[in-house]
Amino acid sequence: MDKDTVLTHILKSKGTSTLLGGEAPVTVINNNEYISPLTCKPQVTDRNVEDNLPSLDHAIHAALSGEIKNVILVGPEGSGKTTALEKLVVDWAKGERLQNFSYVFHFRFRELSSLNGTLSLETLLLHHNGHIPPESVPLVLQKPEGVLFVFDDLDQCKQSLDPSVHTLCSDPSRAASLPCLVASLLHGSLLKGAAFVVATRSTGCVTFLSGTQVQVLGFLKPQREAYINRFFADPAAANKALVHMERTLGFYDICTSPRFCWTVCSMYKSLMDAGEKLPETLSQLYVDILVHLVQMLSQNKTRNAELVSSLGKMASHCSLDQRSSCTKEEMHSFGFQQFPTTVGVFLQVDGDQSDRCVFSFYSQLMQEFLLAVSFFMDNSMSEGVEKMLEKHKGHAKFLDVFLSALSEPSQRRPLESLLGELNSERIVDFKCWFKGSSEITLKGCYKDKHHRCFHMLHQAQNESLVKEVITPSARIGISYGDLSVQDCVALSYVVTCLGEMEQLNLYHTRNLTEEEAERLAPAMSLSHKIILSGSSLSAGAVPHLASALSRGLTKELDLSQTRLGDEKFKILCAGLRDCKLQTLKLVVCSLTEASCEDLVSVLTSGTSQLCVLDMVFNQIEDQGFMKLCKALHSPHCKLQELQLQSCGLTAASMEALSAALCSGQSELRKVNLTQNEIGLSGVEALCKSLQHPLCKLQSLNFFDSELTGECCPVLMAALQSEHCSLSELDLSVNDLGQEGALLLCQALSRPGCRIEKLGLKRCELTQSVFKELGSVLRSGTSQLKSLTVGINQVGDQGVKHLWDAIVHPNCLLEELDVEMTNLTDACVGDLCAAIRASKTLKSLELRNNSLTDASVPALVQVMQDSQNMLEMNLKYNDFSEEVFDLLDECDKIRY
Ligand SMILES: Nc1ncnc2c1ncn2[C@@H]1O[C@H](COP(=O)(O)OP(=O)(O)OP(=O)(O)O)[C@@H](O)[C@H]1O
Repeated sequence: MDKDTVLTHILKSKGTSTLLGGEAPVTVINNNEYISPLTCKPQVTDRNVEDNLPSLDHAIHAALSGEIKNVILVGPEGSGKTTALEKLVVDWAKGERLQNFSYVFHFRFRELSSLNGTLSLETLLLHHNGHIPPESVPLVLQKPEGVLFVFDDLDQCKQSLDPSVHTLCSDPSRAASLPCLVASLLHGSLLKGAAFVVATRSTGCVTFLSGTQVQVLGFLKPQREAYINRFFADPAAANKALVHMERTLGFYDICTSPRFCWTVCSMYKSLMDAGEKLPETLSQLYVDILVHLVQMLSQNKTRNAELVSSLGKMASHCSLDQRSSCTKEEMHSFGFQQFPTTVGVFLQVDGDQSDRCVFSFYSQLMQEFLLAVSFFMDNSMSEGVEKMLEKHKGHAKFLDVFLSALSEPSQRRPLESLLGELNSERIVDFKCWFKGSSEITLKGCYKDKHHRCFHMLHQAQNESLVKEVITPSARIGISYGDLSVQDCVALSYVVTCLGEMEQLNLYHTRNLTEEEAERLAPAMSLSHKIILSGSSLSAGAVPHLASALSRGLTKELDLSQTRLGDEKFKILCAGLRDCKLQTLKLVVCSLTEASCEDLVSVLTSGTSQLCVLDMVFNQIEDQGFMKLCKALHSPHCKLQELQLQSCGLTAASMEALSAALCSGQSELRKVNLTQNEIGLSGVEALCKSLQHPLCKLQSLNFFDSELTGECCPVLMAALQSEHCSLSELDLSVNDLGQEGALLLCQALSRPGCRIEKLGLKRCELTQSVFKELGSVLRSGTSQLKSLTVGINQVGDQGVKHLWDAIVHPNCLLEELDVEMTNLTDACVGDLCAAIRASKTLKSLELRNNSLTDASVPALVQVMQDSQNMLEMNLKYNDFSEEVFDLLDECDKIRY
């Protein structure tokens, strides 16, 4: 085979370039404009993993060097399959690649499909490839390992290539139908050992083929940049086009298509040359394209309208029948008159000029756009918008957003000047439907439906429409985790129009990428609360979150369970210094001492508004916490609440906290030290500060902090101090024992003691302690409103002291937790009497006790009668199913 003949043949063939079809592949190659598209790594499906994706050419060559030399290229329309195959053949013919093949035969099904009847392999090679002299055919047949077949557009083959539907042939001189011939080649009954590269749009027609499947991904941003730089000779124009395309379109999958890139660049160039504005949305781009194409034909309005209406009919037919092409006969039925001059501008025409040529849309998007335009041109009012959308559901992804754009006068105006006015009744019908259905959608909680509505608003580009559609009843911002970049863009548009949003809940976003965060930043800065708990943030996303916060309105940020780590937190802190954030939740963020330095600089910045900091389950340890305490000495630090559960703290850092509390600068009101090994010396240090006149601490939580009865005298002294402002104290899950607890009770009875909320759950308390607590409640000086004394095994007799106290008019108790205190039915009389007598009690926690069915009627009755009681929890008692109906009668009871 003479490679030069092949090369000359390919490079001489002109090929036509059209706005929608793209620049002819041969021109791309001739002009050195070829940019290798990307392919997915076999196991990679996540579009976020863009680094180091292999080039398509490399993947094809690697596969052809393997054991089984069958390569199946699969990619959507315009993704660059044909161009890549043509480049492959050119490279071979130039002697640059694949030199292990002596013969390369390249066929396109678009061209072959008009072949009717039968033919042999020999005829196919000689007459339909044409680059091989007859005397070489035997050589080809003798050495199949040296032969490569390239079959393009497999999806255009009318008949299946499934071997089971053909009688495969093995004789190269025997005539068979084209599909049978190709199936015989692909399945190795003919010319066994030859290599193949086949290309197709969908995987449907290659399921039965074995070989290496290569997915054509097309162009990502770096390839688009290279493409645009080559397209525009002027670097400034290239940069303008690139920035504009990435901002307004880069988030659509269609941008990976080289054909789409060509269309966009050509359109931009034409608009820039004419000094016109570039389109802001996908719909505006298609309006510009349609205007451009219609103007090219220089027809009058009536002819233009007829043409677009015929194209609309064809679009509807292709969408409903799931067909990619139409025959000439069908085209006549849509009202087309001229072939192919007019239609060639819009459609791909394959086959010869005889009646056998077929017509198809270059792109699904254009098909959908024409469908939308023609819907608004139709005066018959035969069907409403809802019905029409229902009919095309699943086949037309952008139809509703195009309709939404075209329903806006400013968006459709350029088209109307060429086609005449669109049907106003249809537009009103659409608007009515859109508003009504959006109202229902936005009251619901299906995030996909919310986003659909936002996309439609985004395309309409009408701020007052956004405000009209998003009424106060809309539940926007709910569970929006795992948004696509497109969704982020539409949401940001909508929120920007609204000016603010109560809450942006992105809970459980699996990987917030840099691009998503960048697109979401406007919505973030306008949200009062951002929830990112359970999410994973890429390193590139954090600076965008930081800058959104620093400009924004956000008062609360929840980053719990994100395992952010010190490095990313450092970046975030840049945005925390000057923002409106008041609450920052960092539960389980894998932060260490290293982050405390950054936090100090935020807290002391003078501009930080942070008053609640939740550091639960981060191992900042004493060293980190001591650093944090330095911030509390600063007059700029506004911190009022510190949650420090399980932060690896010990007594060693409590001195530092105590010093800060006494400094007179600290605004701290609430400190939670749950599950840290505070011990006696830690309590001593803190109790010192509680007695200091400048200490403002009101709530202290020592839950499970390794305290023993030895701490109680120290605590007693603090509580008895006139300066102590503590109103909440939790000592639960510490072995205080009877003696220690009795000392505490003494302190609680002191007139002036401000404790309102006390936690003594699982503190080894005895009946005597309950008796003492009862007298505290009756004392008339105690302010106790909430008492948690569950998981102390005192039984009915012990808790009776509390029931009796509640009956007393001095008792102010509102909440009592006696979970798992061994209560039985015997207590129910006193319990009910207490509820009936109390004017304050609201909530009773009775979980995990031994109450039985016998108690239920009285408990239900007393809860129904009580005005004060709001809640009684009876879970995990000994009830049978028989009383469930009765319990259901009172909705204040949980069981
Ligand atoms: N690698 C490339 N470099 C530059 N331009 C390209 C490249 N690949 C494709 N193009 C442009 O995109 C257009 C469409 O590409 P091509 O025809 O190869 O896609 P395809 O995947 O074969 O599409 P279809 O499935 O619709 O046949 C080409 O005409 C060309 O203008």
